[in-house]
Amino acid sequence: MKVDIGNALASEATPGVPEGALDRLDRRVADAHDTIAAGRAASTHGYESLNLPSTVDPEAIRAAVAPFDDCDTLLNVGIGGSALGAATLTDALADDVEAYYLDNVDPEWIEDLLSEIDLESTAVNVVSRSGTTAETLANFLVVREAMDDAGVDWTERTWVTTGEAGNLRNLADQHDLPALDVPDGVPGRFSALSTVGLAAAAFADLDIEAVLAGAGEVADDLSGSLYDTPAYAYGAITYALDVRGAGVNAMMPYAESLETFAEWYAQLSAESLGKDGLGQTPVRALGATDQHSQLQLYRAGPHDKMVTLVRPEERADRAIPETDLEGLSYLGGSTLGDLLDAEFEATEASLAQADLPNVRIEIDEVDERGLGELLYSMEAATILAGELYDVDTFVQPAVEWGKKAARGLLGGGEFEEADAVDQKTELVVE
Ligand SMILES: O=P(O)(O)OC[C@H]1O[C@](O)(CO)[C@@H](O)[C@@H]1O
Repeated sequence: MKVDIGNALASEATPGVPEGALDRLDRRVADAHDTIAAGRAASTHGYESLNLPSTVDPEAIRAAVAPFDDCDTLLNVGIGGSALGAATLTDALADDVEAYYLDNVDPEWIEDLLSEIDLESTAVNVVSRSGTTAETLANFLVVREAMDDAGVDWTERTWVTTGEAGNLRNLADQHDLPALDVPDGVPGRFSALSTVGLAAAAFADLDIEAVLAGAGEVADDLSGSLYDTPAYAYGAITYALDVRGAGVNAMMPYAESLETFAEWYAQLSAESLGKDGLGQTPVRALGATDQHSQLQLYRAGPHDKMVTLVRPEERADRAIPETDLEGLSYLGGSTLGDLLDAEFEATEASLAQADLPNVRIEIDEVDERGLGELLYSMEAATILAGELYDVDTFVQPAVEWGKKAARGLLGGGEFEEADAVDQKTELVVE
């Protein structure tokens, strides 16, 4: 993977980072790297995430999913980091299985899905570190009932991925279900390269060893300088741009297969860095599609943002047939990949010409090794940024208020947060 931060320099962009400031920031990167390295060595909570390439046991993951070899459909019942890492991998690379991610509790969506799939050939992975996430447990209960109604023995179709104790661990013990351990010290948003993300990938026959190898190469190359470590260059430049006013980061991969990656990155960044009034707002975008949607704002709107352009250097391609369509004959004889690459470079130049800071990330190709490299690099970048912001990267206390309010509204206990719901100021227009 390589990162080009040239279009984020003060000579090119507003806001931009002066080269002298980047050199001074590199000294802070060196200190942050020492902290990260010490955290990894001590397997400290959160930093342990960066040890996954060498601590994960791919064989244990394959053994857990082996009993479901006769299934061609996966229902991954989990939310947030218990869904997005796995979805990034299977949405990008799965060919001969259908993997669905039940990471919402929209009844119409769930009903439609359960009525469409063949539960006889469906495996269920229930994923929750805590075992208490309402959406996940509610969806599991609905899926289990649907299997019962279909005459399918759910205990023959289900494995769980969970923490040491809790509802899912008890369920696995009670029904002798295959159970994978969510690794200690790895917050959900950092768990893509663990059992949490790799079990679904293994079910989909992806080469999880190659994913880990790509991640491991980045792990081995983490150094004390942003000029030697693409992941740190990205973490440092996003921080430096944010503190100079680029409070939004549009993650814009130019590959349909990386659309879910942008969603995964949004949780990773927002839940890790959104603390103490700090943190960049991640926007999920997609090239070339959003050139016809959000690019107008990126180029001509307020300079309160940066754009991250991601692409594989190699991709399968398809020729565009010759045409005499008015004004479009130039497309004939070219390829869709040529067009996509031209639009990537044109968008990058368009933003640079408008002095809008942008960063280019390129991976060799969207395969297991490339995704392992990209996922690990973004995790390392986020952890570095957390050191530079001086926030507690690995907790997410702000999400708990809403959980308590919702639970109180459903009669799950007495929570003052639920009382606050009734105090809403209304100005209804109908
Ligand atoms: O794996 P669990 O415990 O169900 O949590 C799911 C997600 O919910 C959060 O805890 C936020 O509520 C995320 O950090 C996490 O990825």
